[in-house]
Amino acid sequence: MSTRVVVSDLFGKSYSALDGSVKNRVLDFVVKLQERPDLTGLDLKTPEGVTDPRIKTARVTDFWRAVLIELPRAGGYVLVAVKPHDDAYTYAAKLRFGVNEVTGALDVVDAAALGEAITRASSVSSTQPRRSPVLNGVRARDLRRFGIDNDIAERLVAITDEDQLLTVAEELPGVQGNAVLDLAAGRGVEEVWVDLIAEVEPDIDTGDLLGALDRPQSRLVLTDGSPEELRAALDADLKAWRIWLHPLQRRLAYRDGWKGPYRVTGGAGTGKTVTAIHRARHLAQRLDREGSDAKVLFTTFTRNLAQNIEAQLTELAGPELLRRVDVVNIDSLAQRILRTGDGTRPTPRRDDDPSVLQAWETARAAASDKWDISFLQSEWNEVVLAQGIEERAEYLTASRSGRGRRISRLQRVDLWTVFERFTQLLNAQNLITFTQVAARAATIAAQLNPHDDPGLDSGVRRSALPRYRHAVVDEAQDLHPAHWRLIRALVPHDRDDLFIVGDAHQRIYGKPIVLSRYGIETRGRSRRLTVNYRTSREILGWSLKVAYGHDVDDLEGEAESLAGARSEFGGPAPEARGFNSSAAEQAALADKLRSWRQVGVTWPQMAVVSRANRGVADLVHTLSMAGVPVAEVGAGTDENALGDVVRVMTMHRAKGLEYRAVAIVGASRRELPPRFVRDLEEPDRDAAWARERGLLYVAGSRAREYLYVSWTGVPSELLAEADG
Ligand SMILES: Nc1ncnc2c1ncn2[C@@H]1O[C@H](COP(=O)(O)OP(=O)(O)OP(=O)(O)O)[C@@H](O)[C@H]1O
Repeated sequence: MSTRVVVSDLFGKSYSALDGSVKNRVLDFVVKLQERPDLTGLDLKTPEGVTDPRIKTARVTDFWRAVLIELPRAGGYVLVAVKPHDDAYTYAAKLRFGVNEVTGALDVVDAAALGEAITRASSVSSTQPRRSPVLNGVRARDLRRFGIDNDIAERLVAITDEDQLLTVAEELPGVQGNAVLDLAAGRGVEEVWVDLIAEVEPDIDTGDLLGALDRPQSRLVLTDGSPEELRAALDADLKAWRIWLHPLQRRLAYRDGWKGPYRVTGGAGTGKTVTAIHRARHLAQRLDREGSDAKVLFTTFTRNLAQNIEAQLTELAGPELLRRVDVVNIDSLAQRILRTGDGTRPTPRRDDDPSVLQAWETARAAASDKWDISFLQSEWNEVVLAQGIEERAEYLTASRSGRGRRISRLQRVDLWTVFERFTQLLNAQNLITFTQVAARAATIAAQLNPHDDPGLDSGVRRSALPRYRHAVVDEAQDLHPAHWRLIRALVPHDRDDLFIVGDAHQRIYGKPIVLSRYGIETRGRSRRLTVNYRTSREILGWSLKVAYGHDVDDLEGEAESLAGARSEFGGPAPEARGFNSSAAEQAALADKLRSWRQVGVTWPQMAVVSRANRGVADLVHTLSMAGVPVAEVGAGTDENALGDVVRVMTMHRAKGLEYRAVAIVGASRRELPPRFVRDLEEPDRDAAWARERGLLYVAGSRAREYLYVSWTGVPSELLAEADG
C-alpha cells in the first residue's frame, strides 16, 4: 500500500509561485514519497530548530525542498510548502501545527507571518483612534467559536483598517481566516458558524492528528493517490474549484435528503456553477450506487454555457459521467421533447425575427383595438405561453398577475383573436418561436409523463421520454415559466429532485417570476453564496454599484440582496474613458489590448464586449485592421478552438464566461440601452431597463483582473450610476 500524502491549504501559496518545470518535479517527488518514503534520495529529515520533530523537510531537486508534517502510525504526510533550500529551513522552524480544541481542524500556521501581520494591523489601528473596528459588533468570544486563539481574537476585534484585517485573515488557518473574512463582510456570527462549521464533536481529542484529517474544517485535499488527482490537487491555483470548495459550497453540493427543490443564489463569480457541477457529480454517483437507470438533467440557458459545463464536468469526473448526466441547454431540450412527443422538428425563431414581427403586424390588424406589438408579445409570452393556455375560455379567466396594466374582458376577447391569428400565420409558414416550443414541450412532457398521478398506467408512454430523477439548473434567473413547467414535468416530485442556481441581478432575458406557481416550491430551502472567487475587490465594487440598490426578485417573490459579497484579492481599479468619435474610441481600445499584453495577459485571456450585435462585427474588423488578432464568439462557438486571439462578443454572449481582462465598448447613452428599450412603455419598460442593467453587470463581472469601459459622446446613465 502506498503512503498517504495530503495537501494543506497553505501549500497553494508557495506552489503557485513555481514555474511549470518545477511543478512537474514536485509531482514526481510526491509520487516517489507515496511509493518509497524511505528512498535515500528524498533526504527526508527533521531539520534543526523546529518546534516539533514531526516537521520534516525533503529534497525535491538540488535547489528546492518540501516542508512536510509526518503523521503518526505511518499515517503519511501533510504537504505544506515547497521552497528554495534555505528558505525551506527557515520556514520549517516557524511552522506550528496542532488539532484545534474548538473546531477539531488540523491547523497549520506560519506563526511568524501571522505574528507580523497582527502586530502591523494593531499598530496601524492605533493611529486611527476615531475609526470603529472593522468587526464592529463582533466580540472576541464570538471569534473563539471559530477556533481563533484568545489573544489573537482580542486583537482582531480592535482592528480598524480593513486591508490590515484581510492580511491577518490570510495568515490564519483555513476556517479561522474564512470566518474573519465573512464577518468583516457584515455577515452574522451564527450564519457564518453554520456555514463554516455547523457541528463539532463534543470531546475533541487534540492528540488525534489522523482523526482531524477527515474533518472538512481542516481544508485538506485528500487525494486517492493517483497522479491525476495529485496533479489536480497540486495545481490548486488553476483548478482550485475542483477541490477547494468553500465549506458551504461543499455542503450544498454533497448533502443528501432535501425534501424538495433547493435553490442557491449569489452574485457573479461566487461559484454557483462550480457548486452545481459538483452537485451533478454527486447525484450521478448516487444513482450509480443505487443501481438506478435514471439520469441527472443538467440544464442552463445558452448552448455555449452547456458546452462549458460539459467540459468542466468531464474535467471533474471523466467522460463516463456523461452517461449519467445529460447536459443540454433548455431550448434544445424542449426541441428534443417535441421530436420525441409529436415528431416535429421545428427550427424555432427568436421573438425579434422579422417573420415573427411581420406575423404580429398582420395579426393585430384583425383586432378592434390598436395593440402595440411589444405588449402583444409580452402578453402572449408571459400569460398565454407561461400558463400553457390553449383555449380562449382559459385565457378569459387566466391570472394576469404581475402584468401591471389592467384589461377588460372585452379586450381579452380582442387579444385572443390576435393570438389565434398570429399562431395560424406562423403555422401556415411552418414557423414557431422558442417560447412556443418550450410551452408545447412542457405540455407534451406533462401528458407523457404523468408522474404525479399514480393512478395512470403510463409505463409504456413514459419510456418515450428520458428518465430524469434529478435536475440541476444553472442561470435559473433567465428561464421562462414554460421552461420551468417542462423541467417540473420531466422530474418527479421527490427528495433532492431539483437543484437550482441563479443570480437575479444577472437576468438578461424574460421577467421576474415566482417558481412556486409552476409547482417548484423552494421556500425554506435556499442559501446564498457570498465569496467571489473570480473578481478583484475593485471590479466587484464596480459591478455591485451597477447592480446595487436595484431590488430584483429572488424567484420566490422576495427582494434579493448582494450584501455581504466579498472578493479574496485586490487588483487595479476599473478604468472608464469617453471619446469624441468612435474612431478614437476604437484606436484607444487597440492600444488598451496591447498594453494588457505587455503586462503578461495573453490574447485569449482578453474579451471585448459590446451591447450591439452590429458592434461586434465592426470591432472584429477594426481591431484586425489595427493588427490585433481577434475572433467573434457567436452562438455555439467552441471557444477552445479559437486559438491565440482576443474574443469579441455581445454582452448576452458573455454570460457565464470569464477572462483576465475585459473591455466593454460602446457604453454610450445612444447605445446602452439601445433605442428600442428607451421607446418602450409600461408594463414592459421597467423590466427592460432592469435587463440592461443586468447586462452591464454581467459584462463587467466577467473580468478577473482588468476592466476597461469606453464610450463615444455621452456615457450611458447606467454607467454614471456605477461611477457615482
Ligand atoms: N471554491 C473555489 N475555490 C476556488 N475557485 C473557485 C471556487 N469556486 C469557484 N471558483 C472559481 O470562481 C470562478 C467563478 O465560479 P462560477 O463560474 O462557478 O461562478 P458563478 O457564481 O456561476 O458565476 P456567474 O454567476 O458570474 O456566472 C471560476 O473561475 C471558478 O473556477
